[in-house]
Amino acid sequence: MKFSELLKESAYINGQWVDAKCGGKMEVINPADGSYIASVPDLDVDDAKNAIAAAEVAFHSWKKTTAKARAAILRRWFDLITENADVLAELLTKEQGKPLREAKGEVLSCASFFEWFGEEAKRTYGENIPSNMGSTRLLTIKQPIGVVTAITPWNFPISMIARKAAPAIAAGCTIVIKPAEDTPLCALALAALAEEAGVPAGVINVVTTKRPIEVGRELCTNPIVKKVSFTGSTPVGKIILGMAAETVKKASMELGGNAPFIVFDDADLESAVAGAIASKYRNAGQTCICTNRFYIQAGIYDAFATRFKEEVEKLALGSGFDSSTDIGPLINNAAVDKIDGLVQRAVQEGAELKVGGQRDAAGERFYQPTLLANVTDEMEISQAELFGPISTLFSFEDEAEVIERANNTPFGLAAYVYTRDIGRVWRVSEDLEYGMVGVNEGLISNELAPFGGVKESGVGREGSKHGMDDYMELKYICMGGI
Ligand SMILES: NC(=O)c1ccc[n+]([C@@H]2O[C@H](COP(=O)([O-])OP(=O)(O)OC[C@H]3O[C@@H](n4cnc5c(N)ncnc54)[C@H](O)[C@@H]3O)[C@@H](O)[C@H]2O)c1
Ligand SMILES: O=C[C@H](O)CS(=O)(=O)O
Repeated sequence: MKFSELLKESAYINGQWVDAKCGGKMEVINPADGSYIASVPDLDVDDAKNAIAAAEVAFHSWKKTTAKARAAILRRWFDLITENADVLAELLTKEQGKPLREAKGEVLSCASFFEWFGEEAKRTYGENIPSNMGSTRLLTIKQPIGVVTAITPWNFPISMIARKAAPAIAAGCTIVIKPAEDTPLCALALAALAEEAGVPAGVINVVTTKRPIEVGRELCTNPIVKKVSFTGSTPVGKIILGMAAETVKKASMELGGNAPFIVFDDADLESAVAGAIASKYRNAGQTCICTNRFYIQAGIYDAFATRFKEEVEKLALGSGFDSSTDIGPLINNAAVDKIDGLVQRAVQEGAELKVGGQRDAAGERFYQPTLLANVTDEMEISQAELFGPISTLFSFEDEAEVIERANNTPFGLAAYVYTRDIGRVWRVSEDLEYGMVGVNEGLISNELAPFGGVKESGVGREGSKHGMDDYMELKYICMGGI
C-alpha cells in the first residue's frame, strides 16, 4: 500500500472508518520538528460505547470460528505488515520520532506477534483429567474471554498493540484499542491492514481520542468488557487496575521499569559496553526495559567508565529519517523538561557530568546523550524511571551489596548482568526481583519469550506460549452418569 493509503484520518469502528459524533478532531505532529502530519477524530464516551457494542456483536460469531480459520487470517495480516514494513516504518518515525531502522525493527516485531499467535491459536488445548470416580469423566476446555479493551503507550506505537491484539484475536476475542494521543496513526494503519487481511467487522476497533481519562474509564468499566490490557506508566496502571476491579475484569498490566545493569569485574568489557549502549539508548532511552542504573564493580569501574564515555560521545542526535541518527527526539516538550530537571538536580546533588547534560540545537524536543558518573542511591535520579538518553553510573564492591541495591526499587521489569562466572550468573539471576534478566545481553525482547514484570512493573505476561492464557478462560467440565 502507498503511504497515503495507510495514513488514516478516521477512527475504525465495526468495520467502518468514522468521525467523532461530536465532530472533534485532534492533530498529530512530528516530534522532530513540530510539523503537522494529520488529524484524527477526538472520540468521546458515546463513540467508545458504540465500539464496545460492535465488539460484543462481533464476538458472538468470531468466537465460533475455528482456530485454523483465525490462524489463516492472522497469517495474512502478518504477510501484509511485512510487505508494508517500509511504509509503516516511515509512518512510525513520522509520528514517534525514532530512527527509521528502529522503526522498521518495531514493525517487524509487530508482525512477529501475528505470526506467532496465529500458530499458537491452534494449540489452545484442554485436558482430560483421570477421574477418581468411576462414574465420572473430568475435562477442561479453553474459551475466549470475550470483549477486550487495550490502552497502549506512545513509545512503541505499533508493537505494543500487536502484543495485545494478536493473542486476543487469535483466542477468539474481539478488541477495542485506544492508542496514545501522541501516536494514533500506526494503530489506524494496523486496522487498515486487518481489514485487508479479512478480519471481520467489529473484531478490531480503534478509538482515537484526546480524552484518555473519560474514554479510558468507559473502556475499563463498561460491563460488556471482560478484560483490560494496559501498557503504560505505573501510576496510570494503578488507576486502570482500580477501574477494572469495579466489575472484576481480568487485567494485564505492562508498566514502568527501573532496570539495573550490573557489570562484575570478570565481565567481558567490550561486550558489556556494547550491551550497555544497546540497552540504554534504544528509542532515545524511551523504553520500559532501558537500563536506568549502571552498577559497575569497583575493579572495572574506571575501565568501563572510560570506554562507555567514548561510545556515548559517538552517538549522533538528529531526525529519525537521517540514516546516521542514533538518537531521535523525545516525544514531547514535557519529556525533555522532566529529564533535564532530573539531570540538573543530580549534578547539584554531586553527580559528575561526563557527557551531554543539556537540550540540543537539533530541536526543542532533542536532548543530548548524557552520562553521569559517581551517582549515589540517595539521589532522586536513582529512583525515577528516566525515559530519556541519560546514563547514570554507580560503583559497588560485592555481589550481596549490588543485589540489595538493585532490588531496592518498587519496580521489577528487566535487569541485566554481565559476568563470566556461571555460578554467579545463576545466583544473581535468581536473586534479582525482576520479571526478566538479560545475561551478557542488552536486547532481550522476543515474541517467543514471556515479557512482563513483578512488583509495581506489572501483572501478566505478553508473548510466548503464555501470552494466550490472559485472553482465555479455563472451563472445567465434570461428566457424570458414565
Ligand atoms: N512494561 C511494558 O511492556 C511497557 C512497554 C512500553 C511502555 N511502558 C511504560 O509506559 C510509560 C510510557 O508510556 P506513556 O507515557 O504513554 O504512559 P502513560 O501511562 O502516560 O499512558 C499510557 C496510555 O494510557 C492512557 N492514559 C493516560 N492517563 C490515563 C487515565 N487516567 N486513564 C486511562 N488511560 C490513561 C494514555 O492515553 C495512553 O494511551 C513508561 O512508564 C513505560 O515504562 C511499559
Ligand atoms: O517499552 C518497552 C516495550 O516492551 C518494547 S520492547 O519490548 O522493548 O521492544
